Amino acid sequence: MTTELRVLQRSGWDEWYGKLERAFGGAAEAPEERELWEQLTETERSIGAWDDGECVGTAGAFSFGVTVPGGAVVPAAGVTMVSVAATHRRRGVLTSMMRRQLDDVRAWGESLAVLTASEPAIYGRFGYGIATHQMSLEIDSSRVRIAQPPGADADALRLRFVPPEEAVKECEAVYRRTVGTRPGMLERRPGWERLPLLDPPGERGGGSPLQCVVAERDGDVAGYVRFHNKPDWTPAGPDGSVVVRNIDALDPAAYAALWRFLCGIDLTSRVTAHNRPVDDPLLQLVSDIRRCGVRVRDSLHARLVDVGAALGARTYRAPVDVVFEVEDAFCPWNEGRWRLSGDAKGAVCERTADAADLALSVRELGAAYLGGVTLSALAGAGRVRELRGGALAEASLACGSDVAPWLPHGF
Ligand SMILES: CC(=O)SCCNC(=O)CCNC(=O)[C@H](O)C(C)(C)COP(=O)(O)OP(=O)(O)OC[C@H]1O[C@@H](n2cnc3c(N)ncnc32)[C@H](O)[C@@H]1OP(=O)(O)O
Repeated sequence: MTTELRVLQRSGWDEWYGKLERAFGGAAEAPEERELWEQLTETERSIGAWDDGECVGTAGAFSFGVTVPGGAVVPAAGVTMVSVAATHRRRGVLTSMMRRQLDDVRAWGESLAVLTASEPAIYGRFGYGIATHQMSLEIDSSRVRIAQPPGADADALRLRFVPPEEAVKECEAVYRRTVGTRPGMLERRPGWERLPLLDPPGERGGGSPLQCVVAERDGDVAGYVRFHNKPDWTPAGPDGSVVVRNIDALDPAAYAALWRFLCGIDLTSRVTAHNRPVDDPLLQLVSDIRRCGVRVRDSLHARLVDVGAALGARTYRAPVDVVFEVEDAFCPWNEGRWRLSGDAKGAVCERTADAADLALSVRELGAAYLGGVTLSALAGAGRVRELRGGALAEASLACGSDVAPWLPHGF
């Protein structure tokens, strides 16, 4: 079978997206959701695979800015909308699209590609490593208490319901201020502020329309939460749930106040949140972590498209000077030895003929890139080999991040 890869034309979006929807089960999305994705699709960065006039494969790449350790926002391709028709699966169509896409990303001058995978087993073969994790919580709010941070003046905060669309500017301002504080966060380009407001009735799972509460101090928004309230009644009484969509705050007092609010909503006894950082300060505020139903799963997968540029774009929390021997069969321009020298102020990563200190594949570099997975942990699984004594501890310490990297929303 031969398929032809072509750049997507705006006029072909509907058909292309329809094929993607079919590969994901065939249920049509709500019109407002479809309309937003159409607006956000960068057609010139999207491709279709065509077999004799029929679109049988789709893949896109958003223009993202991703926060890296040190706080810089690095241009990255946000790989998305990947699908292959069930009639054409396992014949190499995805592989051909990944080949083309990584060549394109390189040509666009972006050193990093990121994605969230429908299934985590798919993308390792193309050099992606799991770089961030997300925590989900199911809090028994009838038993768990949320502490007030010492010294916090709860009376200085005013919590207020606001229609989500009315508060979007203030909430985005809070989001923007948090972007640089945590690796993995995405700078939201114009249009993307609509994503967290999407609220198709079919996706509320029986819950209320989206609700928004802001926490204000001296009239300024210091935090917000968007959530659904899902009532339930049992013979023993009310047993509703609160489903958190987003929560963000600029200081511990506002953050704790918002969680206290969520856990105290009348007629509910559960608060669930599907996507929180694994080091969420909430874990330090709860009275009983065992009743918080904590689970962790993979989130952002990262691929260094240009090893030298990507490793040189972040900083390192301790001085480091190591030579990596990098294996990268899918993007052979990365293969070979790279010397990384840097510290908390900056770094350079250049080709070298010096002896290697650590041997690993580009997939491990992707996993460690945002500082959430240590090189030592990867070495423990045999995925990083130490060739010079001490190099592993040095590089592992330097590459880590004090704040767990986290992707705040899917794409
Ligand atoms: C970033 C995103 O958008 S994630 C969304 C991905 N899309 C989906 O999950 C939609 C439903 N699934 C699909 O559309 C397709 O099955 C795809 C895109 C996952 C795979 O497309 P295919 O054209 O079948 O993949 P292709 O034939 O190129 O397979 C390449 C290799 O990956 C493997 N592979 C493909 N899909 C999977 C999978 N889901 N799990 C594990 N391995 C997989 C193949 O076995 C093959 O391995 P090999 O090289 O050892 O033989």
